[in-house]
Amino acid sequence: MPELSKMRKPDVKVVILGDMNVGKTSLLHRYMDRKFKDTMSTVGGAFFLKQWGPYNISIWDTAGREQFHGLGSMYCRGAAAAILTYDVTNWQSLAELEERFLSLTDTANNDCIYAIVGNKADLIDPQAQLLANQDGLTADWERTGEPRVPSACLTPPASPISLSGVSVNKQVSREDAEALYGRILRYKGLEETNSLPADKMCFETSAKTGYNVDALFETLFDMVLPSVLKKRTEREGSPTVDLEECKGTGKRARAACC
Ligand SMILES: Nc1nc2c(ncn2[C@@H]2O[C@H](COP(=O)(O)OP(=O)(O)OP(=O)(O)O)[C@@H](O)[C@H]2O)c(=O)[nH]1
Ligand SMILES: [Mg+2]
Repeated sequence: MPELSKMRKPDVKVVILGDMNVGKTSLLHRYMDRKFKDTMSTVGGAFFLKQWGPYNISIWDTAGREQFHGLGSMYCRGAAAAILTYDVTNWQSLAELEERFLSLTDTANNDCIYAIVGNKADLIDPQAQLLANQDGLTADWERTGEPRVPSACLTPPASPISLSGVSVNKQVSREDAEALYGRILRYKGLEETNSLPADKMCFETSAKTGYNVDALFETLFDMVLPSVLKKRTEREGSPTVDLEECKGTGKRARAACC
């Protein structure tokens, strides 16, 4: 854990939300620690600190369990980006984003950006399975030999594909995720034509293999820079900040977690 006395105040806040077990904490471990680790279901929340060029970004991990729902709005307060995470093999986890988690983002910044992230892509996409099994750690479905099967599925799942000897139906299509993104924009009262496009804001990732994980976080960090600069300008009263200063200079920093 870094020395708290030496930590600078974060310039911007990113929050990760979604149902329990979708892999929020695993995504953060994969990005910050470059590892897929065993996790415990998150209690309350935890934050990681990421240095991105000259800026500090706090990334808040939240608990998906219903009992911690009341804390969600607090974790979203002042967020510049919200990562709404579902499990690609679990249709209900996508539905929960709209039913349970979207309203928590009412406390986020007015210009907050939203990413919809389908995690566990290694279970349905051969490309995302590349690199699997390298850390010698196993995911929940591997321990039991059974993938999680959702109770509800509105769109017919694609044909089963076999990965590592386990047949898994893809339960959530990219189109479902992009349609949700459109509904989020409408909920926020935003025009699609003036907003970031769905195909840029919907990701499929695998915390297990690392597939698309860096792309997710680093795309978002670049997108929140205007928000960082606005905050800095407001705080310091200096209108001249060089946007180029921080482009592509993101260095991997150790995670801070509490
Ligand atoms: N196959 C596979 N399993 C994953 C992936 N990400 C997470 N898991 C597994 O899913 C389970 C839940 O992961 P967590 O990261 O703890 O989930 P969470 O969303 O943080 O859950 P809560 O803290 O309870 O809200 C663990 O058993 C992980 O090993 C992934 O990309 N692929
Ligand atoms: Mg967690």
